[in-house]
Amino acid sequence: MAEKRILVALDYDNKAQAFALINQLDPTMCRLKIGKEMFTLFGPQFVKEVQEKGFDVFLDLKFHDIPNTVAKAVRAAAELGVWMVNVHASGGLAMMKAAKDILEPYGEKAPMLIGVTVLTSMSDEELPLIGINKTADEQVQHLAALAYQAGLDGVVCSAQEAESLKSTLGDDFKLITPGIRPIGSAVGDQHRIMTPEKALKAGSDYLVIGRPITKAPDPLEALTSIHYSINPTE
Ligand SMILES: O=c1ccn([C@@H]2O[C@H](COP(=O)(O)O)[C@@H](O)[C@H]2O)c(=O)[nH]1
Repeated sequence: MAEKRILVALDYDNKAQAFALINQLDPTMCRLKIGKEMFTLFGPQFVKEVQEKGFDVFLDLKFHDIPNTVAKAVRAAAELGVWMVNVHASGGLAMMKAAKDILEPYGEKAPMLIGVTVLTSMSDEELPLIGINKTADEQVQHLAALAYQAGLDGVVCSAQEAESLKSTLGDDFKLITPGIRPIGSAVGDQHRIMTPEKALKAGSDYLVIGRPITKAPDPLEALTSIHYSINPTE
């Protein structure tokens, strides 16, 4: 079985709906992402329940605070046994280093620590409104280099920046890309998008996919079809 590249974003407001999907999924085909909505509603207990079903969990809480606070939140995520956790790279070098350092005692069992660069919902036009006079691509390159310097395992970016990031930061630095839209799916609030096949070719390591799966008439069919489109030989 090939590496599990698909991270399904569980953005539901109730557990029953989430488990209706989870119970149909095979943990050898995908990993699951728990974000702010479900974590705020159902807390660490929900993370444990998902892990008990055999799934690796990406805890997508995008911590952004002073170094001491973020580091302790990252440690709490490690105690939960999640596979991946993230912090905002714009929180700065000291914050990211503190998050990295606190994971040292966990050794091989530490979650992957990922920096969020520029949200995939943001376009070049929106950045000046928050005081950033760069293109999204330039800002992603800047924040990814900072995350790399802090010793993080990779970044969240859009697949549109993947090719250049792989060439500057190398293959081992993981690229986690939301904003994945199979042909024909609704774009919604995302701006920097790409299809699953093109994203992998561009250098994405993991594809975060929510609504194209969870809002599909048949979510399992939607996931399976994306899976085989990127793993044609299975
Ligand atoms: O830059 C980012 C960072 C995180 N996300 C999250 O990914 C999923 C995407 O869901 P879709 O329904 O496929 O748009 C969602 O949970 C976001 O919170 C992101 O989109 N962009």
